[in-house]
Amino acid sequence: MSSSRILVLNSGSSSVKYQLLDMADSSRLAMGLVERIGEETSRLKHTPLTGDGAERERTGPIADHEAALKAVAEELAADGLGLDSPELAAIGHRVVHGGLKFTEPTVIDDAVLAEIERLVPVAPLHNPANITGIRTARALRPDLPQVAVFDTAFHTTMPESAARYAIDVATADEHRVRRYGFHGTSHAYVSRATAKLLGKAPEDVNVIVLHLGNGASASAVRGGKCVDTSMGLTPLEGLVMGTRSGDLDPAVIFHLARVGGLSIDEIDTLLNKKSGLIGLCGDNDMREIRRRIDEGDEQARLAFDIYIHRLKKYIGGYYAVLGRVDAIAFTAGVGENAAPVREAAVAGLEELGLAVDGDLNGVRSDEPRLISPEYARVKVAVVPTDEELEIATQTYALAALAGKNS
Ligand SMILES: Nc1ncnc2c1ncn2[C@@H]1O[C@H](COP(=O)(O)OP(=O)(O)O)[C@@H](O)[C@H]1O
Ligand SMILES: CC(=O)OP(=O)(O)O
Ligand SMILES: [Mg+2]
Repeated sequence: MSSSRILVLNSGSSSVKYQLLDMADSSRLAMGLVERIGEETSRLKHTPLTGDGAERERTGPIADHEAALKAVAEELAADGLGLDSPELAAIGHRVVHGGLKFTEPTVIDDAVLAEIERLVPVAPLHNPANITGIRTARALRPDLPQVAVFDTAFHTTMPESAARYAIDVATADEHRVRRYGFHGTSHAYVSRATAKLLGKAPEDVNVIVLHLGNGASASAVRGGKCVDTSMGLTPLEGLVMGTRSGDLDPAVIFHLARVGGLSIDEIDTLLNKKSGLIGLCGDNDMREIRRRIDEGDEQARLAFDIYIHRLKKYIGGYYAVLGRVDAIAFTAGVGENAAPVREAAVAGLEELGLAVDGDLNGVRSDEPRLISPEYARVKVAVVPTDEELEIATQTYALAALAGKNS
């Protein structure tokens, strides 16, 4: 394989994030985002990173993921980086749900695609978009290896005691109801980067990773392997998120159906899209919530407090699961940028050896860094995640192998 370029596609329910990387030196050639797919106000933002090309924007309706990918292909072609380029070695796809079968990145053939389709009922917001991304990319470049990198893969090391729900075993097994966990590419990347920051090998380090984006999840990583994570059968369980409720008493669902008269689909939409921060205060962007708090807005304050309370419960819980914790790592949009979230999440945990230094916490940087004071027994770190680089790295390795074997 002489070519070394990898296109990474991260298709979300209403968005596509993409990056073109050259794995010869892990440099980025272009990146972008298509948002609000299926709405009248779709937007494509394309950033060429070679030469002096400026950022470009397209607005107006983009009907579906297929149209979105075709628009992305056009933007790349306009920079001389089109999908028809012989330099392109492979396309890497983030696939959210890989069930139990996929524990490693996988070259996509018809059987793999069929298995990803079979998992749609347990990732209804995510897998359909991933599938369209794969189909469209395959149609554009049928000759290239297409690689799936699964959000669930890193979590397949969870012991049964963490992965099983306490429900009837036969029913659970029949319907494959268990905890799978998500954001695994990020948890794997960040736990490794945290070990590096501490100057240790991943095998020697226990880390709690807090991936706080729009979707949010925590994981307990012992010696480089995931032993527990907060998302479950679907990405709805666990932390309070931008629009998802996270943990609740399952009887809330029966109550809303029987007493509230809501349909199952309405409850699904309520918990996935109208809950979490947006449900609590009408905003899901932590910047806006902090701004409102600074103006004395009580509703925003309560939403923030509920978010932090849940986060603290997971920090404490995973501390107990791991027994010894070397570091806590904050990552993703909120974790990397929101100093008040980091400060509040760790406040009062000095007895556990945890503390945040106010000055270090206030520093803005794109580099992995420690924000705990020298004396803290457990280090607190901010470690920017890079799911696209991780997907590209894994895709490139697998494509090279596939090339050798063909
Ligand atoms: N400067 C910032 N301060 C506080 N929060 C931020 C900042 N920048 C981004 N965020 C938060 O990060 C979120 C997006 O995180 P991201 O990891 O990109 O999410 P996703 O990949 O799930 O779309 C935004 O909704 C916002 O709440
Ligand atoms: C699995 C998941 O929640 O992904 P995202 O954060 O991209 O929505
Ligand atoms: Mg994300």
